[in-house]
Amino acid sequence: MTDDVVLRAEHISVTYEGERPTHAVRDVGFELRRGELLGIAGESGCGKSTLAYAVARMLGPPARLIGGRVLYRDRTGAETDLLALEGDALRAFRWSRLSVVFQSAMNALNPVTTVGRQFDDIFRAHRPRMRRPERYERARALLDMVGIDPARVRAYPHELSGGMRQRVVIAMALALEPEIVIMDEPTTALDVVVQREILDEVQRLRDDLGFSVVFITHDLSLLLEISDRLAVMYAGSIVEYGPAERIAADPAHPYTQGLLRSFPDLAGERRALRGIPGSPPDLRDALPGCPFAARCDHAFEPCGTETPTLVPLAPGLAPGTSAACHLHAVAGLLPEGRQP
Ligand SMILES: Nc1ncnc2c1ncn2[C@@H]1O[C@H](COP(=O)(O)OP(=O)(O)OP(=O)(O)O)[C@@H](O)[C@H]1O
Repeated sequence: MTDDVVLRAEHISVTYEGERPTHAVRDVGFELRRGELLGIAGESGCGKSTLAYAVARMLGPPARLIGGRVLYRDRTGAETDLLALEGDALRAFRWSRLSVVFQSAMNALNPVTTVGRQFDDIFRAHRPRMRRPERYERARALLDMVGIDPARVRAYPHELSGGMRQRVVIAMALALEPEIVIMDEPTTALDVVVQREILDEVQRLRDDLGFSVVFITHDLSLLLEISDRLAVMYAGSIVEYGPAERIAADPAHPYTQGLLRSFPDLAGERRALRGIPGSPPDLRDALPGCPFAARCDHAFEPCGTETPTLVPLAPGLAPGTSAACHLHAVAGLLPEGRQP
């Protein structure tokens, strides 16, 4: 793992058990660098949340982690395998080093206790030496940091708007200054203006505090705007991975190309929205070949039978980008500078 990587997931596979098991995440790997925002995009049901929960060690039955490793690297270079952590060590890791903000987190605040009390619970559990006045001051400072009047420390969740509650949840996730924050559709339930305000806040906090973010949403245009790098998932696998700017300008995988055509232009240019015809495959089935082949305009002979692996694109085409597509496997064999 290079110096700037804080988290590295390798070969993660997750299955939801049942009469016909769902293979929701299929041999996925990614790296998260210090201070970066890594976006994970893909249609509903492609395995984004399952991947995030696997990395955060938050899966429960019927989900089963079939295999893989998740390595965390601290500032001294020491590595920890998250999948080997248990009990107190795992709980401590989850708040202090890595925290998670869910889509519905704002509804998970305890309705019968004040916001301040809920911060207090975090500090009492994880910072037992902190005294009461210090805990109180820290809760006020955290509220202030996410743009909420510190006096609201005495408020009950129902006295706050949805946007404010989501800000409280983000402040809680940052309470112990984690190095990694996983955000799963953190603003989807909010109206667009509030969404924008909160995203700006997250960007600012990341710049100030230096944490890394894994940001999950089906909203690709949003991700292209806020991500440093992007992983595009399809049917449980990452099909394209690289710098967000590069993917926006020159998507390599036909699925990414289709997704981009499904959204309005970022610059606001109006153009016809064209979705991708067909629907994703059933993840309960074995998927021989490329899982996108049936919907792909470019499918050719190997796509129906050989599963493409995520490989770096040919040198000179797109530095730092990988794609799982036979078109590019062919391109990789071409002399430098030649397009497929
Ligand atoms: N508790 C569960 N039991 C069985 N199957 C599940 C369960 N949760 C999710 N799945 C299945 O796992 C697959 C991946 O779901 P997941 O929620 O990870 O996708 P997602 O990309 O995050 O979608 P969304 O944006 O809708 O949350 C889907 O086929 C889904 O139906």
